[in-house]
Amino acid sequence: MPQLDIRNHFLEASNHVCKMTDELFPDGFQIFPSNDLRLVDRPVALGTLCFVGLCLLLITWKTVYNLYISPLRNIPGPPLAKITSKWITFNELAGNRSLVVAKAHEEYGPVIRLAPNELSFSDRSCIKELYMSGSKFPKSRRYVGFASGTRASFDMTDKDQHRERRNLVRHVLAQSNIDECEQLIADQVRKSLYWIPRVKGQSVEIMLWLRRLMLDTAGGLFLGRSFGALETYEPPKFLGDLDDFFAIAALRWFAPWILVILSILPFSAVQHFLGAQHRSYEYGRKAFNEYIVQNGRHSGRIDLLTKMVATQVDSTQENKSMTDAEIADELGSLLVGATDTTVVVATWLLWELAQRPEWQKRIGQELRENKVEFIEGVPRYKSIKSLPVLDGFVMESMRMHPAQSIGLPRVARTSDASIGGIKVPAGVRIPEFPISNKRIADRVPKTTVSLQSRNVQRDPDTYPLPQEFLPERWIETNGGTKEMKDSFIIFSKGSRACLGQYVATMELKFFVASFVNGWNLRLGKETTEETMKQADYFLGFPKARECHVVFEKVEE
Ligand code: HEM
Repeated sequence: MPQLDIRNHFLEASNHVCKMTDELFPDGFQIFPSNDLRLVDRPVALGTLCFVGLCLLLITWKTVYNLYISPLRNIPGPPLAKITSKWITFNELAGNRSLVVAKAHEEYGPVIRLAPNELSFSDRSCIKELYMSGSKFPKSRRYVGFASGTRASFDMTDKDQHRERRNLVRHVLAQSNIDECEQLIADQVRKSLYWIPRVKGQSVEIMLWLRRLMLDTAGGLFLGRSFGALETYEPPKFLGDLDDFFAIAALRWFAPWILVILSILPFSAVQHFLGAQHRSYEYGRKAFNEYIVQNGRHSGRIDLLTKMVATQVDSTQENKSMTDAEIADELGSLLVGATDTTVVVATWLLWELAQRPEWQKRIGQELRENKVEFIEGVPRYKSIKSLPVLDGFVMESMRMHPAQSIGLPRVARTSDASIGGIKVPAGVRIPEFPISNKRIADRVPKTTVSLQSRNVQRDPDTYPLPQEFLPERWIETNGGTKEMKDSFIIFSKGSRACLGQYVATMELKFFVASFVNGWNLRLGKETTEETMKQADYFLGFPKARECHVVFEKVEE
C-alpha cells in the first residue's frame, strides 16, 4: 500500500479550500493581511474553521441534548437556564440569585430548572427528601470551597465522615454548654451597649458594629478570648479576611482557573488575598496551641474550646474523639460560620425593629410585665427566652429574611433518587457514558438540587399575607403552627441543620431586649429601601452593606 504523506495531503486540501475561497471572494478574504504568510495562513485558517465548526457542532449537540434528550428536559424554567448554566452563574455573581429564583418559581411552578444540571424546589413537602435524615442527597462539592486544606463538619461532603464529626461537635454546642457560657455572650452585648449613650441622637452604622460584636462573641466562645473588636477604632484584620474568605470560596466554585492564574502573580496584595482562608483557620490553630501550652488538657475555664478539649479527655475506644488538628480546623470553621450569618440576620432584625416603634413598645412592655431583671443592661437568658412577643418578632424577621441565599445545594449520587416524585438523575453531563472509575465519576458534575427558602418561608398556605411583617402570626399560634415550624428553614433541617441555632437565637434575643430597654430606635436617613435591597453573596446582605440607626433615650 502506498505510504500516505499526510502533510502533502493536508496542504493539497488546504490549497483546494483556498482556491474555492478565492473564487468565492475575488476581492480577498484575508485573515492575515500579509501575502508572505499565505502558505502558513491557509492551514491556520482551515484549522480555525475546523475548530469553530467543531465548537458549533458541540454547542448545537449540547443544546439539542439539554432541550430534547436530557432526563430533565420536561422540567420548566427560564429558557436560557435550560441550555446553559451561565444564566444562574451570571445572576449569582450579580448578587441576584435568591430574588431571581423566587420570581422564576412564581412563573414556572414549584420545581424549576436553573441550569442544564440544576433543579430548584420551592415546596415544603420536599424538605424531607432533600435535607432530613436518610436523604439521598449529600452536600454538593461547592462546600469544599470553604475548606483550605482543612476538614470541618460544615464542609464535609462524605456522609459517614460527617456523621462521626457532627456527633462530637453537637455535643460541644449542646444547649446545656451554651447556657453555661451565657455570660461570655452577655458580656459582649454589654460591651456593645457602652457605646449607645455616646452616640445617642446620631445616625450610626450598625452592620459593622454588629460584625465587631459577633466576632468578639465567637472569639470568646471558641478561642477563649475576644478579638477586642468592640474596643478598637480600626476593625480587626479578621473581618477583611472573612470578606476574602467568601470571595475565594466563590472563585473556587465558579472559576477555579482564576485562582490558578492569581497564584502565579508576584504581587503581595494578590498573594495576601489568596492567603485569607488559611489565615482564618490559623486563628483556630493558634488559639488551640496556646490553650494547650497554658492549660494542658484539664482546665476550669468556661468556654467551648475547653468543652472541645474535654471531649478528647472523656473519649473511650468506642467513643472516638477529635485529634488536635481536627479541633483546630473545627474552631476556625466555627469562627467563620458563627460571625457573618448572625450579623446578616441581626442587621435585618434591627432594620425591621427600627421601623416599628409600636413593636418596640410592645416588647418593652412585655419585659416590664414579666419583671425581667437587667444586669448592667443585659437580662438573664432564661428570663427572656420564652417571652412570646420578643420571640414572635425575632421569628418573623428570620422568616422574612432567611440568611442563606444559595438554597443549600445538594447533589444526586444514586440513580434512584427522587424529590416530590421527580426522578433526579445522578449526573447528566454530556457525553453520557457509563463511568466505572470512581475518581472520574466523582468529577462528573451531578444534578444539583436545592430548596428556595425565600419561597418556602413565604408560602401563602402556611403564612397568610406572606409579604407582610406580622409577628402576631407567631404569638397567636403559640410559637407557630406545625406547618409553620416545619417550613421554617433558616437554620435548615435534619442531619446538616445548623448546630449554632441556640447560640444565634440567644444573641439575637439578647440585644433586641437590651436595646429596647431604655432606647427607642429609628432608621437613619442614609438607610432607604434602595440601600436595603437584598444582594446575595452566599448570604443575603443588604445591598449597601450598611444600615443606619438612631438611638434615642426613652422618656420616663
Ligand atoms: C442566625 C445565624 C445563623 C444562621 C442563619 C445559620 C444557618 C445555618 C445553616 C442554614 C446551616 C446549614 C448549611 C447547609 O446545610 O448547607 C448551618 C450549618 C452550621 N452552622 Fe449555622 N447559622 C447561624 C449561626 C451559627 C452559629 C452562631 C454557629 C456556631 C455557634 C453555627 C454553626 C453551624 C455549624 C457547625 C454548621 C454545620 C452543621 C453540619 O453540617 O453538621 N451557625 N447554619
